[in-house]
Amino acid sequence: MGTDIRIKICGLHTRAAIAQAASLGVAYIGLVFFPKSPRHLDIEEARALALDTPPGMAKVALTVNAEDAAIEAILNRVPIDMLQLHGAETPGRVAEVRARFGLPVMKAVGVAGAEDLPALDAYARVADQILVDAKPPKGADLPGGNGLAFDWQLIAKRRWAVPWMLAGGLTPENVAAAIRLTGARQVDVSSGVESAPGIKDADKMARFVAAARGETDA
Ligand SMILES: O=C(O)c1ccccc1N[C@@H]1O[C@H](COP(=O)(O)O)[C@@H](O)[C@H]1O
Repeated sequence: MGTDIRIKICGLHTRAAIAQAASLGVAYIGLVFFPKSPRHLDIEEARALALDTPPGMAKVALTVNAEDAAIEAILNRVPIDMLQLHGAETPGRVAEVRARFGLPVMKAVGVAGAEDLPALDAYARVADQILVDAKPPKGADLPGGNGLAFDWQLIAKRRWAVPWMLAGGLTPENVAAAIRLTGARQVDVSSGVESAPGIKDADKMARFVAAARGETDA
């Protein structure tokens, strides 16, 4: 562990939460463009937040099965550093988005069992990063952001040819164990640092970052 762990906090939608993320030394912030999510931002809200974001944190746009026109509409107004594709985008679609928009693409891949692992290899061949997340429950409204963890043992010490991030049900209480077990060098959290869906909690954010860096006893 240590301060070289790179942390992404997703679903931020206030200036205060973004300022706190910056003061904690978070590496990435996620802006959610998915109307069913309690963390959804419209384009003008996202623009205002992104323009106000202190330098040094990568601004990641999270979309779900978005068409080119929807991605273009975001990028025309919001200064974005990376695209996070969190739907059922195929490897071909990931390659297409990457080529068309000229931004690094992180593809989220849901894991519930060993049968899901080959997809990680397939996406690692076309994406700039992969995000290893829990597979959502059948019929869930959201393909991510459900606060659900998967069995980390499935990917313990696995490596891919591109950088990867661990996500899914991480909290201040479990992130240190998740890092120890999987060897992740990057972690992503959304609901685990909230007091209610979509409401980020300053104390949980601070405790999450400290725990991920191994600064607490967890
Ligand atoms: O956060 C959301 O609302 C969201 C909506 C649609 C797709 C993904 C979403 N969040 C991503 O899900 C994972 C895990 O979140 P959690 O920590 O389990 O709540 C994370 O990568 C978020 O970026």
